[in-house]
Amino acid sequence: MFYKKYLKIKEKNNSHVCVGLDSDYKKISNEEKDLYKRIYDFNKDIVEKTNKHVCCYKLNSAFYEKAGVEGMKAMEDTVNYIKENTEIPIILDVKRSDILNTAKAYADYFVDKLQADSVTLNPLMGRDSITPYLEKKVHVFILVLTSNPSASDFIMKNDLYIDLTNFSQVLNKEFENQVGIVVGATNDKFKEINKINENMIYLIPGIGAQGGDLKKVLEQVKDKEFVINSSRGVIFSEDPKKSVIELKNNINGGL
Ligand SMILES: O=C(O)c1cc(=O)[nH]c(=O)n1[C@@H]1O[C@H](COP(=O)(O)O)[C@@H](O)[C@H]1O
Repeated sequence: MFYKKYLKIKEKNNSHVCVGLDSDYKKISNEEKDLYKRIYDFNKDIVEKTNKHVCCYKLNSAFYEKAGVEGMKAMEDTVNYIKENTEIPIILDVKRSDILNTAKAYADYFVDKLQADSVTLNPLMGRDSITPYLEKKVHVFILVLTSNPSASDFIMKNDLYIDLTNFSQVLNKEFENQVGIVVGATNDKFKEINKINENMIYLIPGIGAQGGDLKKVLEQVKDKEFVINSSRGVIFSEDPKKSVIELKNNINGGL
């Protein structure tokens, strides 16, 4: 479902932008004391301002979990709000895989209850930590090459990112286009990954605050399907709508 929704809204909004609703309540400047309302109203405002210019929203659960029960409720209601008021697909950025039985429990929540269109997953535990999601017919984004400096500890060593791309590609064939891959904007390995990646969509975080070079990334991915995520650079900017339009135009201008 994610992929179809993405293709449709990408055309309609002419956009490759994924806005990251990393809504850290400590950075939200409204004076609302009720944490739930503070986060939910902030998100609603961002969605109202940006929904004509994005192709997906990504909610990183860390920023909701840190606010406890009220944060989780704000995450659930934000998902519902986006679903009820827009056609924009939602990625839940949870990076959670586990032994089969536990992965099933996570999938019960993120897919059955929250109705995510896609979920980010860490592939370290292998196939049976991912398939409970795929069997529920949900799309997943598998971490292949992360944007953080410490990606050099494992992922960049012994070309692990190549193995992870192959692993994802095999799953994508088996589960008919339910798999995408996360590759950070801060690396220069897209060309190598492109050789293996037949038709998986890229989720590309790491521009803006993390220093990824948009122009360089675009040169390497323009022949693939891709979404570029920006979180802090949009939601905590002075004018989120202006920031999204600027990013959308910069991307489209670089293609
Ligand atoms: O899976 C992700 O989305 C992700 C993978 C990665 O390698 N690097 C990365 O930054 N992310 C997420 O993308 C978002 C980036 O946020 P900003 O740096 O504020 O744009 C955060 O939610 C990160 O957790």
